[in-house]
Amino acid sequence: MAARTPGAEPATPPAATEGPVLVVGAGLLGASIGLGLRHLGVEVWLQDASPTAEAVAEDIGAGRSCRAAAEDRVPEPGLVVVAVPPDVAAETVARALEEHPAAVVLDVASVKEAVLEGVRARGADLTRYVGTHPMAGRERSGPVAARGELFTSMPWVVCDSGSSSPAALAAARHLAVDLGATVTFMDAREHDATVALISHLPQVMSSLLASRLQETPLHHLSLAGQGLRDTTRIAASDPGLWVQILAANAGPVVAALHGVREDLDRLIATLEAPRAPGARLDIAQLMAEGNAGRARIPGKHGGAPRAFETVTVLVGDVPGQLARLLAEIGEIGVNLEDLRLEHSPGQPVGLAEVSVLPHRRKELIEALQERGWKVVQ
Ligand SMILES: NC(=O)C1=CN([C@@H]2O[C@H](COP(=O)(O)OP(=O)(O)OC[C@H]3O[C@@H](n4cnc5c(N)ncnc54)[C@H](O)[C@@H]3O)[C@@H](O)[C@H]2O)C=CC1
Ligand SMILES: O=C(O)C(=O)Cc1ccc(O)cc1
Repeated sequence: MAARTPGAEPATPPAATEGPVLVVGAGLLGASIGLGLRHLGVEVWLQDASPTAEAVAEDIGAGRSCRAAAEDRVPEPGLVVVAVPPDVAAETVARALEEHPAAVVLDVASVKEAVLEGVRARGADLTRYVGTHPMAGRERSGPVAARGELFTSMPWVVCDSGSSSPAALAAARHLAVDLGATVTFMDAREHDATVALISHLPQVMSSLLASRLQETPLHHLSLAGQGLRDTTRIAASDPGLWVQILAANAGPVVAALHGVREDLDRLIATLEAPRAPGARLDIAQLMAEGNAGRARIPGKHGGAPRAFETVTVLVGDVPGQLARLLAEIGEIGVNLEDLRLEHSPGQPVGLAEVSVLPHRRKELIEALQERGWKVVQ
């Protein structure tokens, strides 16, 4: 049974993770893990280099601040989760392994080989260490942005140190599953090569694209549609974190960037002579290659790619309208697979684009129209 804080809500359902859990680094990731575990009734303690982050994380309910409880005796944790920035992750893991000789120590840093090598270089006990990486995050940092549901249905990579004990690996798996994530086992090298392409390259491309907008007059930017917003969302990410991630995974990221450079060179050469024989075919080919890559991205919950169809509904800019639309879709009994909002500032209406299984689309349109919604065909 998980140890529970007296007076906590009954666990729903019981967690496999046993408390007390010590979370070191009470920012976005650490406080989100704390919130998720507290929701399951697990006892969580928080430690952060920043007294403010630690206090805010406690205030939002992510656990108890070790600083504030200095008078009490902070209990010895069975599990330590290190959620600090990548460049201090190895030293923090090594210190936790030393300070808590009976605890399993996990980290959640976005890069895995550099952390593992740093822990190894410090001569720490690798049997009790497991590197992990929840593939879930936000473009904002700090405990204020934390969400207990951040990991629900998201992948969580678990990397055996090469010497991790079965008990340590089980603790990593239990934490991820308790927080609603789906576990994938991978070694650190394969992890880093994978995230270079599926996480680090998107970040770089988004930042490079958004940086092109710096000199653009505002009245030009006001014409931007959802495409620009979609492709630049993660350009709002924390530069401090990304300097560390990119520097720690430079080799695999450079390999991915060389691939992009080849395609860019090819596109530039083609567009410099757009009427040359074969030029249009080459442009179409590049676009088709993009279509093929995108179609390979798995659908919700990591399942096989699945084609959804969209229904676009006009939503008045009145409080409660969107909530009413979602509630009515629920009443109609059609499962909402995805939701996207397009809203132009100053406009009295927005567009809600809901994704549904193709065979339910017609039924949903008819039911919404019957209820008075304007569906954009
Ligand atoms: N931001 C994201 O979307 C994701 C981040 N990660 C990883 O999670 C880790 C934490 O990232 P975030 O929570 O986003 O950052 P954050 O900036 O929100 O939180 C990091 C916290 O660690 C604290 N800290 C820094 N050095 C410390 C030390 N030596 N000892 C104790 N506390 C220390 C900071 O004061 C801060 O509160 C990073 O390693 C990152 O790579 C993993 C998945 C997603
Ligand atoms: O916001 C998104 O889409 C992300 O991909 C966030 C993210 C950032 C860093 C990670 O190591 C993992 C996930």
